[in-house]
This record gives sequence, C-alpha cells and structure tokens, in this order.
Amino acid sequence: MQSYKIAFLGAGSIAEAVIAGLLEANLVKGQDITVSNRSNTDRLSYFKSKYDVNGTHDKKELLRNADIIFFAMKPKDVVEAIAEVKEYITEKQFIISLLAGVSTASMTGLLEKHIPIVRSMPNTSAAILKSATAICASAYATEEHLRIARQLFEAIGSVSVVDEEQMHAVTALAGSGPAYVYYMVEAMEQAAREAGLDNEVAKSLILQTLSGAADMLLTTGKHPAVLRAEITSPNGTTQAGIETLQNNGFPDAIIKCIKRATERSHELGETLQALMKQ
Ligand SMILES: NC(=O)C1=CN([C@@H]2O[C@H](COP(=O)(O)OP(=O)(O)OC[C@H]3O[C@@H](n4cnc5c(N)ncnc54)[C@H](OP(=O)(O)O)[C@@H]3O)[C@@H](O)[C@H]2O)C=CC1
Ligand SMILES: O=C(O)[C@@H]1CCC=N1
Repeated sequence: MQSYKIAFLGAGSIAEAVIAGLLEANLVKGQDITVSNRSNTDRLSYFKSKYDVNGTHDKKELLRNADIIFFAMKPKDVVEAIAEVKEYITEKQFIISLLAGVSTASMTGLLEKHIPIVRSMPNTSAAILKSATAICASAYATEEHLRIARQLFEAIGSVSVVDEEQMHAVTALAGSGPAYVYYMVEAMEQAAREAGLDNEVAKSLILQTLSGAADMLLTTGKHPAVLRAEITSPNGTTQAGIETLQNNGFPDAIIKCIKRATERSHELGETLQALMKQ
C-alpha cells in the first residue's frame, strides 16, 4: 500500500484498536500516524510510549500534512471538533468517520465543504486484526477513497460495503456486538463460580468453547440451528439449558437488544441534526 500520513481526531478506545491493528498488520508506520484528542495529555503520552505514534494538541499541525483524517470522537463532540478543525481540512484530504449514528450529510453540513468522507463502523477486535467493519461512501467520496478505506480496514479484519442507511443496524450488530458477547461471558463466569469451578479452569473452558463455536460456524458453513441440534441430545443437558434460555426470553432479548441499539444509532444522528439547527 502507498504510504499515507494519517491523523486521528480522538484517542479513545476505537482509535487505539484501529491504530494497534494497523501497526500490527504492518500497513502503516508509527511515524506516519499522529493522534490528537480534546485535552488528555497523558493519553497522548501513552500512545507515544506504547505505539510510537506522534501526539499533538496543535490541530493545524496535525492536519497540515495528513492525507487521511480519522474522526474518532463521541457523536456529541463532533460539532465542536469540526468547528475547531474545518479551516485546516481541504478537498485533497479525506475523512474516515468512525462515529456511530452520524450521517456523512451531517458531517458535510458541519464542514461546509465537499470533503470526501468514508463512514465506517469497525469494532474493537481491530486491535487483533479481527474487526468486522462496514463502510459506505459519502456523496463526495470516489471509488478510490472507498478502495483506500477498504484496504486499511481489510488489514485489520473483514470489510462489508453497505448503503449508508444500513450503518445503524451494522453498528448495533457488529460495532456494539463484541460487548454483548463479553456480557454473556461475564454471566457464564458467574455461573461457573456459583458451581464452584476454579476461575482459571472456567475461563479456559469458556474461551475455548466460544472460539471453537465461532470456528465451527466459519469452517463448516452449517446453519447455527443445525450445529445446535448436533449438541442437543433428547432430554439431555443441552435441551434443559436451551429450554431455560427460551423460558427466560433469550432469543427475544437478543433481538430486542439489537433493535434498541439500532434505534439508538438513529437517535444519535437525530440529536446531532437537532443541535445543528440551533
Ligand atoms: N468504542 C467502540 O467499540 C467503538 C466506537 N465507535 C465510535 O467511535 C467514536 C469514539 O468512541 P470511543 O473511542 O469509544 O470514545 P472514547 O470516549 O474512548 O474517546 C473519545 C475521544 O474523543 C476525543 N475528543 C473529544 N472531543 C474532541 C475534539 N473536539 N477534538 C478531538 N478529539 C476529541 C476525546 O479526547 P479527551 O479524552 O481529551 O476528551 C477522546 O480521546 C464514537 O463516535 C463511537 O460511536 C465506533 C466503533 C466502535
Ligand atoms: O456504544 C457506542 O455507541 C459505540 C458505537 C459502537 C460501539 N460503541
């Protein structure tokens, strides 16, 4: 890949996961990445010492040499963030937005210029090159911008190109998705503790079970219901467990969870639009 100078506006969890992944994949050199945030100097020092990337609070300096600008602040902070930097961003650069819920049209409205934007939704598994990322292009992004974004995200996991309207569901499913799995692991660990299993033994069993099940889905291509049926002996332990999940609304809870997270993504975008009208 051609070498690009990359700026990050925002130095939180997802910026770290993406940077860690890009460096691990050897796609980008630390010296070509500069990270900035609102005010947290310790965090920039942490990035410097852990990843050997540059850090600055001088937004003009940050953006002067950047080819690609990642937007990685919370949606509520994007109005202030763009107001601070828009004079330094030109049409020759391009933005990769990681923001949940925020449309490229809203960002273009705030930028007041036709800057190419690729809206993206990775997840924190980017840090270990396992992100499930979806991307879409703004009205001002070309196939070339999409190709470059795709190349960056393919280095840190899988990439799906979707219509912008689908980004809300993608965010609920895959952006937030790892958190649902971690929540389930927390519950499995509690059950193991209550059953008197040693913590380390339980952890090893749970993680290998999860990773084995994911690999079975990936490698066998079998439908999850088929794989589930292969485990479920009539009147056995699995049947008893699954019935308990059904009786406690497990499928319904998962479906509601993803619907509510999708709705929340819409709300984040609408809140921003309301702010822009003020
Ligand atoms: N966490 C995740 O798994 C994912 C998050 N996202 C999206 O990524 C974005 C960031 O999320 P996350 O990393 O969790 O958030 P964090 O709260 O961890 O980080 C937010 C960062 O934004 C910085 N920031 C705030 N205001 C500005 C500003 N005006 N200029 C520059 N930087 C600013 C903060 O700086 P300071 O600390 O100095 O205030 C901080 O470094 C969100 O929009 C979220 O929707 C997308 C995919 C997954
Ligand atoms: O919780 C959030 O809003 C962000 C978006 C996806 C993951 N974290």
